[in-house]
Amino acid sequence: MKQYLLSFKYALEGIILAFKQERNLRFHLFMTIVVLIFGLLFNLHKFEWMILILVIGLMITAELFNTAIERLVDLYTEDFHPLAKQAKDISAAACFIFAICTIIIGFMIFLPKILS
Ligand SMILES: Nc1ncnc2c1ncn2[C@@H]1O[C@H](COP(=O)(O)OP(=O)(O)OP(=O)(O)O)[C@@H](O)[C@H]1O
Repeated sequence: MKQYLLSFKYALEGIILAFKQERNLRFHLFMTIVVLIFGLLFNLHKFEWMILILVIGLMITAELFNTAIERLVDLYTEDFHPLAKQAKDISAAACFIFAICTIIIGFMIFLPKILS
């Protein structure tokens, strides 16, 4: 039981650290609050809430993995290395692709409600 609590504590420390250090994560947190307020205002259906929660969770998860990869690369080398660049840029690309999907899903859910 103690081991589970410790794992939870370390995960929480990781979340706090990442949000303190990463501007992108703070932006996602801000957008999450905005989207949740819009969701409440537009009285979303259960299925729409499920999609939104999934998308928000995956977006933040992708950013956390991206941050972890950046730290690992920096731990390995602070000098310029083409593979370090590739690792960071490909990791950032994964977040970028998912951010585009998130925006499209956001529009698909909210645009018809805003227009009607
Ligand atoms: N050791 C390195 N060798 C080669 N290129 C690197 C190295 N470290 C960072 N870069 C490249 O420099 C650019 C800036 O990277 P940096 O680590 O500052 O983070 P970032 O991409 O601005 O992301 P964030 O804003 O989340 O910190 C990126 O294109 C990255 O691939």
